Amino acid sequence: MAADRQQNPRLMLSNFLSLEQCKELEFIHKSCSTVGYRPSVFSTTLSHLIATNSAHLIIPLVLIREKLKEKVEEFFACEYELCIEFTGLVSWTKGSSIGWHSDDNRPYLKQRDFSAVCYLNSYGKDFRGGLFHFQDGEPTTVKPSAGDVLIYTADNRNVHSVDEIIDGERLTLTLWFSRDSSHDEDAKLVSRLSEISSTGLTDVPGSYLPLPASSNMYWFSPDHSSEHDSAINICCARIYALGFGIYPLEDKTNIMDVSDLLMKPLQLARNDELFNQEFENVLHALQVFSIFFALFCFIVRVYCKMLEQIL
Ligand SMILES: O=C(O)CCC(=O)C(=O)O
Ligand SMILES: [Fe+2]
Repeated sequence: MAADRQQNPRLMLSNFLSLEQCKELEFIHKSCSTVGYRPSVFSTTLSHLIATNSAHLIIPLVLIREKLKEKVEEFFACEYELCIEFTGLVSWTKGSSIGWHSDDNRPYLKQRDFSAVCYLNSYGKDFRGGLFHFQDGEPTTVKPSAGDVLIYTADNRNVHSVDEIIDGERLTLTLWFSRDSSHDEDAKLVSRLSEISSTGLTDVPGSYLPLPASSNMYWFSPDHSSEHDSAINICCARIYALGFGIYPLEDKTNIMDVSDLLMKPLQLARNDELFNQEFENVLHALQVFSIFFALFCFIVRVYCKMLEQIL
């Protein structure tokens, strides 16, 4: 679909990402996300991955970003190369929504020229609500479907909104592109990565383990976590949702408070059985368990396919 290019420059592409790519990005988000820029929204930015010692998880995003940038440059017939201003995995949970806006609608967002939203899961299957609407022009409504991407200019020719999520979790990969190279996200990421490698941290035993984000990367700081448990506690919530209990190494009888959980070594338990494996912190535990669950689901899928062929 290519809408009126002058009045409402936008493009919808089906199956831009494979379902495997969507799943891989979902896994990264589930194991690393932190509280996002609005209540009930969780995000995984590339700087967050670097700050939490999980820069290796940027790799699957590299090719996807390049392919998207090429599409945007081609569709908008850009004479000069664009830069990527922001990349984020964003999930919207029950109650979140966004009213009519354009993506450059604040003075500090004026560098944004183009937006791309890749849908990583599907309306009706993974969540209810969360339809995307354009205020003018066609299409008026977009039903998110895993693998599809929506590309549009960030200015007021593409004012849009997202309906409230009624149920489930709506997951996207969102990118903004700029003509202004001083807003190049990659330049900032590369300098952050080189700072880390020049400090020699990578030689310290255990330095490859994921770290929790610093307090100022959270919507609510750990100091205020008791008032906002659900906001700060996304990693713990995901571990509980997988059916595990969390126990500090130092005192196994006490459930730690949230700021301790983010920083201190711990063990996991299931059905009153405490596992020997020790984790550096809750983010480390979540990443390891997410990998196991992803592998387990993969093996079950392969096994079911084999059974289908035999029977
Ligand atoms: O997720 C979407 O469909 C659009 C999100 C959006 O409008 C935004 O983040 O500015
Ligand atoms: Fe938007």
